[in-house]
Amino acid sequence: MVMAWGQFLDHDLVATPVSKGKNGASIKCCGIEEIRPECFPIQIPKDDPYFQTDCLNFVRSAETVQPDSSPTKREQINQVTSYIDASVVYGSTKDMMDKLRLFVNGQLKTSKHGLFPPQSNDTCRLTHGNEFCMFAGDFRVNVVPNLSILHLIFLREHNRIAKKLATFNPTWDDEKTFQETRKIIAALIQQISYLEYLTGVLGYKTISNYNLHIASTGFSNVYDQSVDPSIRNAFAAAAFRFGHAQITSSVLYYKHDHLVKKYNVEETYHDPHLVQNDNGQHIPDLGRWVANNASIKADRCFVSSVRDKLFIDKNNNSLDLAALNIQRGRDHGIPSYVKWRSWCGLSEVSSFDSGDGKLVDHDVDAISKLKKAYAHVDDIDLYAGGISEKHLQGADVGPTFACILGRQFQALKEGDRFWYENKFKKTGFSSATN
Ligand code: HEM
Ligand SMILES: [Ca+2]
Repeated sequence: MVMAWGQFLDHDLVATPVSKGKNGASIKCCGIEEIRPECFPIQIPKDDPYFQTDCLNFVRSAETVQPDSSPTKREQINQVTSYIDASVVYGSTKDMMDKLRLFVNGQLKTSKHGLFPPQSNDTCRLTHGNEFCMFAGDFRVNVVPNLSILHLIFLREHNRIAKKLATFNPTWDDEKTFQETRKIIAALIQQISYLEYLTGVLGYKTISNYNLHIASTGFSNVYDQSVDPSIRNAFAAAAFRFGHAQITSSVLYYKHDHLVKKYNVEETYHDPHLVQNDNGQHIPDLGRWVANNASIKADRCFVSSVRDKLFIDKNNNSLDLAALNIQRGRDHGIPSYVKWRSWCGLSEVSSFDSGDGKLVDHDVDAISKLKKAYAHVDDIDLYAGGISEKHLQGADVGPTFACILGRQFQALKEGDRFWYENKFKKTGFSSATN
């Protein structure tokens, strides 16, 4: 569940678009004669244990356009709301939200068997007749079954709560019922994220260092209008991708008769089949798996399903997620691991394994691997240095990622006027609901 929640939460916070070709076409960066400026392909070494080609496709993130077209440093775009506001459920624009709403009794649209509404069939990978690409508040809903299931739980939870509210409040119109339900759903996602997810990921010490506590009852006016709640580049391009190392290699149906059916993650990419199979009858089986599945340790090892076979196609073309993460950091110009340590107030690093400035948060094995990959400690990419740190006590990350994550989640809480614990008459909850 920890991995699944991390991905769901990540999609509420950030979506960085990549550059596109003519009419929005995807850009190919391998096997082309002239390298395009949007391309930054990864060279694969000859002795790679899996890939037999020499080029891994990589398209640079789209850059912002300055209003006066003046040359400036390249910046990237976030196309969703950075606030934890359930944009995964409702979209990030009114236009999108209107497409998802039924406009009756505060309900969201569903399709037969309580499934998602459909969207254009070229937005996912259909392998079985009568199935359709699913439509939700975030366009990545079809990527993997654990993510689709969390989307579906909140879609159904919205409709369940809206139905109850409409019954208790017969004078409310569709708009009032919808908005009140939406407020509850966003609050649930905020509360689960801080109370259950972050406490496990960051450990109690970091929770307390960055004021990420959640009180079990009552209000807490944490809002500070001087805090910028937007997503930091190093958070999205590196630190919050620690969850990629928690991905397991299988997707399971845990049936109520205790039988287990197993699929490889790579069979499920972008394919809605496991959700829609037998008219959605196996949704509880997937839910039981997501709820019970222990994520694996977020260390420097990644399962082959994402390291070798990410988004594998019929021609066996695939990607390597760990390599994409490192390259994305370089694409965005993220400063190196040692620079982030000093930003976090951690001990300075000037050598791999000797003297006062040695790597103190890595074990011997990780140090020897970093030494092999980098000529100097100053060259260590943030992702590589951060993911291979020893974890803080009771946490799933080491001190550098804990600091970047801690500061970001503090800004997301303190910079949010709609944070659910705030006691603001117009936007907050009443004492009875808090
Ligand atoms: C099976 C599960 C997952 C798959 C297949 C997956 C796949 C991907 C892919 C392909 C990217 C874009 C890589 C690039 O080109 O830069 C990405 C980005 C990202 N992922 Fe995951 N991911 C998964 C789970 C997670 C989890 C568990 C977390 C966090 C706990 C996470 C956090 C992120 C973040 C923060 C980004 C950057 C988003 C952006 O800036 O648009 N992902 N993921
Ligand atoms: Ca959001």
